[in-house]
Amino acid sequence: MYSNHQLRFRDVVNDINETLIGISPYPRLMPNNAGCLPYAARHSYHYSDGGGSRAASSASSSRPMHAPPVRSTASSAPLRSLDGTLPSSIGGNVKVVVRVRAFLPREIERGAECLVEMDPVTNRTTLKPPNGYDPANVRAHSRKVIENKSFTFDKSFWSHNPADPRYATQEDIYDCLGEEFLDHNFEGYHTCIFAYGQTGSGKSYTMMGTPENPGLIPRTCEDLFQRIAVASQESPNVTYHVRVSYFEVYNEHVRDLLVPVVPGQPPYYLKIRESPTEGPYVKDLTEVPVRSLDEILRYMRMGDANRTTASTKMNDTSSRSHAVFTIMLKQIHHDLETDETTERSSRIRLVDLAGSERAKATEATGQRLREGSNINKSLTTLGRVIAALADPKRSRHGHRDKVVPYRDSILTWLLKDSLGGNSKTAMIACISPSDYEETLSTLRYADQAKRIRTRAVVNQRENISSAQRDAQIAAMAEEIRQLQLIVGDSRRRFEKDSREAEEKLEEYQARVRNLQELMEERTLVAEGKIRSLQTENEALRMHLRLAVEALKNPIRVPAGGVQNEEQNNKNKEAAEGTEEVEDDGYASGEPGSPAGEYAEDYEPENGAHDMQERMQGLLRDLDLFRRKIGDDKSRFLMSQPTPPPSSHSDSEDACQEKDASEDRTPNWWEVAALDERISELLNRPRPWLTARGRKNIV
Ligand SMILES: Nc1ncnc2c1ncn2[C@@H]1O[C@H](COP(=O)(O)OP(=O)(O)OP(=O)(O)O)[C@@H](O)[C@H]1O
Repeated sequence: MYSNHQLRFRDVVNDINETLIGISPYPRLMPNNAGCLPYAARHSYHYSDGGGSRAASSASSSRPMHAPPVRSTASSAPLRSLDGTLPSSIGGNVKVVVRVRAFLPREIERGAECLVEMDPVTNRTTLKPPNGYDPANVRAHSRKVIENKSFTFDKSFWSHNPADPRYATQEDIYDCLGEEFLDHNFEGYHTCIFAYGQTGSGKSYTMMGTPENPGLIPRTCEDLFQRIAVASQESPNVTYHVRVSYFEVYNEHVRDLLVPVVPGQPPYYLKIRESPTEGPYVKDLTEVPVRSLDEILRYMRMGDANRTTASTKMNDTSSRSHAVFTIMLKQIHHDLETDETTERSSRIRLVDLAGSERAKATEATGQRLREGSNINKSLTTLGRVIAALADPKRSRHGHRDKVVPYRDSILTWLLKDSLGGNSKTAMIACISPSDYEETLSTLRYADQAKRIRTRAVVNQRENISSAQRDAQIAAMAEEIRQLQLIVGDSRRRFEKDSREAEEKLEEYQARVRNLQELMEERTLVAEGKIRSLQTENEALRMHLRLAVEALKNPIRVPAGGVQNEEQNNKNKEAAEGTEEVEDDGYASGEPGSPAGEYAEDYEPENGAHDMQERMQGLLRDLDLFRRKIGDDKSRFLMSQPTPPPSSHSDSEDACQEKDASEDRTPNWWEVAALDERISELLNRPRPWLTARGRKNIV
């Protein structure tokens, strides 16, 4: 009788498993599927850093960029404000670090002297007056500068001499700054790190780096996806969604770096708009969703290749624009018990500014001169914005934003939020070792920036139930319908006044984008639910497997206990074994034999009763599981389009489509099919149940 029960249970569980695997939009998330290997395991390229002999560098400095372990656990924490432990707002100063680079070949050729000293303990940076004659320091000579100038920053990075034990590598910069800022992003704060300095001082090297020595941006991307991989395994209820954009500000115009440049076509410039909630933003900027490190690095390289650079006398690959690489991170926690979601969004802005330059030093003419003057103009405005924000009188007089000239340049307008608003911000001041005037100017700039205070808040939306989310979508859909009518109407009525119609159209488009985002979020929540159900199902399957093993070997299981798998296998071997085993009397249950000892305690009636109870419990679990899926089905039914015709060939097509695109949400009819399948399985005749048991389940 027991073997009958076992078979039926195994059938039920197998059927549910197969159905679940069939509808899963992410088969790689199913148990035992190797598709979700951590990135570190899939990437194998290594790099070296610095110029070789860094005697006293930390042991970790030889770690390749794609090597585990994940450095911080911040991402694996649940969305902590769920239990009310996160502060909603933190005011803090802009973090300022300074980095001095090594001599370039042309500086060595002219016998330049290093004018910078750094104390890594006190983080004090000192600029000494030039001694010998260097054509780069004519002005300092004529001013007869004799005093040292000292400044203290949050960190002073000595990257001048690779042989020096204090040498700060690319990894050191990430560990000291990038990692902390990524922690803030997982906590829900917007962040911004920008590199400032004269042309050729090492900004692009610090932010982007080289293939051998990747900089802050690729390292942030790598750490982000490593953390997501670990956190997704730790807590399947949290779903992560990453988007990326990349643009440059060139000659006071915004250009999308993720849109390929068409040779022979004039460049396409984007407009800036300001929203009351989000602040200034670039209209129609490409924002691509990314799911892996490879993908994000591909977009980063693509944007880099599109960036405007040119050779000048000061730098062979001088950036002629300010580049802004932005990563949007959304974390959605879905609580299966309450069916509520919590969303946390953060923006990671990484800015490589163009360098300030003196026309005389760069010897620029024509287009390069025009670029240089635009670069200097926007950097001067940035300086005025920093000065205004750092001015202690500003907050005392109560007009915080009025006197800040954000709008005087495109760059400062777009960075408004990062400089004086909702963001945790850091500035990396890059300095050349031998240029007195420019280095002094950068250090003064940086010194002022450290007095700026921002007001970062955790960007989180709490407790949105599925019903609320559906209601929001329905309300927005209705609003869009109304807007469509209004836009159509205004088109007719104000045909001549195209400006007004365009604004309405823009508003309508913004709403459509909003709706699309909500839809995407719904997809993410569905993904999270499926993952949780899979985890539940896996536990259930394990439970059943143990029960079945126990049934197979009742003699070895006194009082309904369950043996471990290894022992069960041994029992199985013994049970299937040769007659020699029976001849020993071990299986005969004779008094005095080991089996006989167990057989004396074992009551078949009790065993049957226990097993029946357990089976009833499992069936109740299955019933609960079926009802959960039923709830989801009804929600899908409300919001999904009509199902495809049910002819055989159509469903085959649908299957092929499903195989072709694994990254999608199940359709409602697939969920309905699953529901029916489970009902059918649950309603199968269960002759082994007593009348009382059947009543309990029903
Ligand atoms: N820490 C460093 N170690 C080794 N080389 C460096 C370092 N910093 C900069 N360099 C080298 O200095 C040169 C100029 O650096 P980079 O292009 O990053 O300057 P930049 O500040 O971005 O200049 P621009 O404003 O003109 O774009 C490059 O050849 C770069 O490889």
